Amino acid sequence: MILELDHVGVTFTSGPPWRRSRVHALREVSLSLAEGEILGLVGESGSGKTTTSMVSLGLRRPTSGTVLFEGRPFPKRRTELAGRMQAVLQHPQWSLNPRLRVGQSVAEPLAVLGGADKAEVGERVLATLDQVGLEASFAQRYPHQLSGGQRQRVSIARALITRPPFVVFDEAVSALDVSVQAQILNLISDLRAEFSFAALFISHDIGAVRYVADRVAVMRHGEVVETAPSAVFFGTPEHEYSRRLVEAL
Ligand SMILES: Nc1ncnc2c1ncn2[C@@H]1O[C@H](COP(=O)(O)OP(=O)(O)OP(=O)(O)O)[C@@H](O)[C@H]1O
Repeated sequence: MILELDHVGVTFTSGPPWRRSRVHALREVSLSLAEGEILGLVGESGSGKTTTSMVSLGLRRPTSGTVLFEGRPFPKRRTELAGRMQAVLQHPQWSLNPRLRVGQSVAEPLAVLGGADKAEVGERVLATLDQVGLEASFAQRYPHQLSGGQRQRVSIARALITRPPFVVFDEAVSALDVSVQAQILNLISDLRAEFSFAALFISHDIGAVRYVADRVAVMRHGEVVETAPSAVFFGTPEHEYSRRLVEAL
């Protein structure tokens, strides 16, 4: 297993001690992700999808339960994970520095990893841009010179340049026009076939999840209410809430 969440709970506490409020963002969430598998995570706003992704990336420590990445707890030093997990977010501008040329942004994760000389890095950048359908000249451009779809292709190139075994796509197509969404979903499917990374594909759009995921997990109020292979889920969802989601599709 690439990732295992076992009875994970996350509680946020806010306010002063005399008026403490607690939000149980996750309750007893158990999920596992096999090598090369795409798990679609669906659920309405506030159901706990992003918190699940943060916990899965080791960016938030659970209040209870355990998380194993590649069979081990997260290392104390994050640098040990460099290049092994990446995230593609809803708005590419969240991961792309507007002052850096595309080529520099895409190269960055490789630079963090170290070990490659400048020429190698340059080659890898162009090869990766090509894999996401962008020609070499894009390396010289700035994010503001690109369309939304092109920017998301750049984010994907940046995420994949180190060949991570695990990628989180958090609402990665939600901000795009419908026709562009289809192109990016196709791209994600093709790239997974080529590089066989495992992914957590988070979306409130169950249609998008159907398109790319091997398995689906449905979240509601911080809990996973159903997990099933896509073929089973979209045929005969078990949980009442899942049935409503699928019927709405
Ligand atoms: N940093 C935080 N402090 C307090 N509460 C939080 C924090 N982050 C999330 N929450 C709460 O935890 C719950 C789950 O939020 P989360 O962002 O994981 O849901 P989500 O399914 O990703 O929703 P969305 O699609 O709107 O992003 C929500 O009730 C949210 O308000």
